[in-house]
This record gives sequence, C-alpha cells and structure tokens, in this order.
Amino acid sequence: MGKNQQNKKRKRNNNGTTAQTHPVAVTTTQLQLPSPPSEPAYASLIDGDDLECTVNVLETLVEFPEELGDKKYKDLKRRVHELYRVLAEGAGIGASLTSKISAALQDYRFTDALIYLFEMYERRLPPKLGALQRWVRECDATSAADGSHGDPEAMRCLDMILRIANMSTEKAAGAGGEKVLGTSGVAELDPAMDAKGKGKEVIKKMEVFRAREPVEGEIRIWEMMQKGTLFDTPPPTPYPNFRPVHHVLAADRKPPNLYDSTVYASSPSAISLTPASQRLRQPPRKVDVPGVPGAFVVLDVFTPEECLQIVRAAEAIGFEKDEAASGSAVMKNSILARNFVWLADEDFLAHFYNQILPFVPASAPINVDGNGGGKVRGINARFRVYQYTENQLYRPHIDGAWPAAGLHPETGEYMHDSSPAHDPLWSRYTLLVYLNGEGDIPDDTGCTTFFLPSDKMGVMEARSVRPVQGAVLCFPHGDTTGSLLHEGSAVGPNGGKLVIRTDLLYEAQGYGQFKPPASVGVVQGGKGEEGIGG
Ligand SMILES: O=C(O)CCC(=O)C(=O)O
Ligand SMILES: [Fe+2]
Repeated sequence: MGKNQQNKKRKRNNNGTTAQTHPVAVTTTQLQLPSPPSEPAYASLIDGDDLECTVNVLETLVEFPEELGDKKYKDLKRRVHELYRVLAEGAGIGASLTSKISAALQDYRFTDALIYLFEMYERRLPPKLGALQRWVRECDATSAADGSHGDPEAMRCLDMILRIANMSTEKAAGAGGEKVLGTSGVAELDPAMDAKGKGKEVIKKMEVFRAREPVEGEIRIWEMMQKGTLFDTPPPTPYPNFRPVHHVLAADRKPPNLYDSTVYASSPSAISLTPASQRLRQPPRKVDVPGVPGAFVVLDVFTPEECLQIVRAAEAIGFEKDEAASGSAVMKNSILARNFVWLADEDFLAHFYNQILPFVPASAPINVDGNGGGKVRGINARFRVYQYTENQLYRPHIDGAWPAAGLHPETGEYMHDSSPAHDPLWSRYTLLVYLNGEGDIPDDTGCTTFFLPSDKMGVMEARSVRPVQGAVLCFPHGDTTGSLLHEGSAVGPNGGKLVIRTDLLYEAQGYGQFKPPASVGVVQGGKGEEGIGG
C-alpha cells in the first residue's frame, strides 16, 4: 500500500467515517456553536497529502515542460485538459462566452462576436470542436467566383476562431506553432486596425498551388456532360452493379432537408480498374501543399477512365439536390453542390487504400488531450460524390470525424457505423478525390482553399489547391491536431467540378476517450450537415 493510501486509511479509521457531510438545515443558534472541522472540506474526497503531491507534480511539469513529451504523461495530460475545461465552464466564463459568441454570430453582430472571441483567446479558454464548427458555419464567410472573399468582418471573426482553435497546438508545437504568437504569447491586435478591425486586408491570397502542370490524357468529363456525350448510348435503368441500400426521407434528415437522400452500394465489378500495365502515369506520388501543415496531394491515384466511370454511374443514377429545410443550416448565402452518396465495394476500397497507403500517416497524431495515436485502418466506404456548377461552392468549414459506414455482414442492412464495439474506427483525415481538373474548371476557380492564421492578427492566408484529375487531397479533420479550415471555392463561368469526399479511418480503441462531439459524425448525410460535421 502506498503512503497516500495508508494515510487515507488512517484518517478514515480515526473518524470512523469519511468526512462526507449531508445537507442539513442550519439555525443561527447552531452557527453560534461552531465546531471547526479538523480538515478542510475537500478531505472527504481528496486526501491532503494526495493533493499536495499532485500540486508538486504539476509545479514540476510547469517548470520543466519538455518532460511532458514522455508517453507516460498521456493520461495526466488528458485529465488536466478536462479539468481546465471544467474549471472554465464551472466558473461560467467559457460557457457564457461560447453562447454570447454564437448569439452574436447568428445576428450578424460581427464586431460583438470579435470582442468575445478575443476575450476567449486571451483567456486561453479551450472551446469544444462542436462550438468551433458552429461558429465557422455561422460566419458563412463565403467567397465569390470572381475570387473576392466574404464579408470582411465575418472573415476577421473566422481569423480569431482559427487562432482559438490553434491555441493548444501553439503550445504543444513549440517553434512550429509560434508564428501566430505575439511577444506576450498571445497574438496581438494590429495597431493599424481600428476597433472594428477595419483598415486592413483580411485575406492574404497566396499563389494557387498546382500539384502538377496539365498533362496529356486528361478526360474533360464536365465538357462531355455539357455536350451530352457522357454516354455513347442511353445508360441502362437500373444502372448495373449499383443498388439502393438506404433511403432517408427529407423530413427525417438531420437537420431536415428539402430532399430525400439515398445511399447506393456498388458491387465489385462496378468500376473496372485500369490494369497496372495500362496505367500511363504511375506510380502515385505525394506532394505536400506548401504553407498548409498536414495537407498533401497524392497524384495519379485514379486514372482518367476510372474517374469517368464514377461520374457516369453518379449521373445515370442521379445526383441529388441538397438544401436544409430549417434551422441554422439554412445558410445565409451559400449555394451547395448536388451529391450522389455511394457506398463503395470492397474491391474499389482496397485498390484506393493500397494506392495511398504509402503516403498517409501510419498513426493518428496524439492530441494535447491525449486522444489519437490509433493505427490507420482503411477508407470510409461512404463516399459523397459532389457536382458543383458555375458559382457553386462549399462555404468555409472544418470537417468532422465519421465512423466507418458499411453493410451488416448478415442482414445486408446499411450501417452508419459498422465497426464492432471492440474495435471501433473513426476518421481522422479528409480525402478529396478530384474527378476532373484543369480543362473543365476555369483558371484558379473551383479550388479547395485553406484558411490559415497569418502572423498578423486579423489577417488570414488563403491557400488554394487546384483540382488535378485522379489526384487525392488529404488533410487532418475533426478533433485531430491541426484540423484545417477550408472551403470548396466557387467555380467560374461555365465550369463544373466533380469531387468525391470520404475519410481515412484510424483505430479509436484504447486511445483516450476519443468520440466525436455529439454534433459530429452522428448525423446522416448530405451537405446540410457538413457545416457542422462535414
Ligand atoms: O470541394 C472541395 O474542394 C471541398 C469539399 C469539402 O470540403 C468537403 O466535402 O468536406
Ligand atoms: Fe470539407
């Protein structure tokens, strides 16, 4: 028995009971006859020596933070993180600020929101991922097809939200994260800005990133769709090797939608994969996205012919419209793409996974709260194939984590979360497969654009990635360290963009109590939910 446990036992034996008290009515007379407790009230739950010992440990770690790199502190770090949140929320500061920020954003009171956000940032109060995602959605700071960005005040709020989201990584990342810090350890407001944050450019547009220059052999799928040449002969109905496995009525979607949603499962021969010997450009290779930590493109994962087959299936079966019917998801001015929800078959998934496996992180990063660390295990079978036409976009958001969708092995029933309880899988990275590229999308439009805090408070860097046919863009999402704020930027005149969104799955078992927040990953879906859990 350890010293502290012995102590605890000794104290209990002395009293005969624990010091736990029950609420009793107290009269003035009783108050005049105090019997001072021999120990402070916390003795009932935490032993005085235990407490002292804990304080000592924490003091030492504050003095020697490099020690925290050791794996043995995983549990401690997680608990401290939870304690900090409880403290902040218990004092009512975090909770009330969170709701004030939400209310201000909902009412377009961006200046008020900015003040509360700055307070949250200065106090270093850690918000929950769900709150961050909601705020980002409420800013609705969408840019336009001409490249102009959203309301400058909304963009400034986004900038502050990003800095709040990055607080824990700044501390954890040391030098790597320091670029957003001012001399006091907290980024400072730019003196050139007035109280409303006006008088400065909000977005610093960086050069568009091309993972590769245009090459021979690209298939202009959008052009074919426009010209009516996607199919040589009218496609058969029902479309071969695809079958509906799940249908949700518009009103039952979360949040309610104006349109129903159907999931179509493919069978193994649905997409015929190009034999290795006939692949013109291989093998796949990885290119990091400059200035966007954690984001990279894997080129030539799919051939142009494979991309074409996917779009043919989606078009023949039908892209569905997607518009939230009520609630805050009825967004202010965003125009959303249409989508086709495809539950990919094992063969296709295995091919996709093998193509990207050499380039993806073998294990998920461990967050400051101790979550993460699970091994990479596969790709989420639930694909959302999106089709954006001119001016359509996907407003800025942070993607949420998702479970592994699949079919029940015996009943064949669609399961939103198909991984067994003893071996849970959750996503950690977003995968975006570009089905078309340069030839179909007018110059520098229709990119996936990341927003990052610059070294000036109130100014964000916009870093756009140009779609390249058959390439896959990968980046961290959910509560993974370094989750990235991004948008599907508006497509220019006469253009069309086709892209698949899915996720990279990691083991969640045994790595903290990782579970996505309630608003994330538990919704069934289309784009309406994406602002929350996309
Ligand atoms: O279309 C894009 O470039 C981005 C799509 C996206 O962010 C998503 O599906 O989560
Ligand atoms: Fe996204």
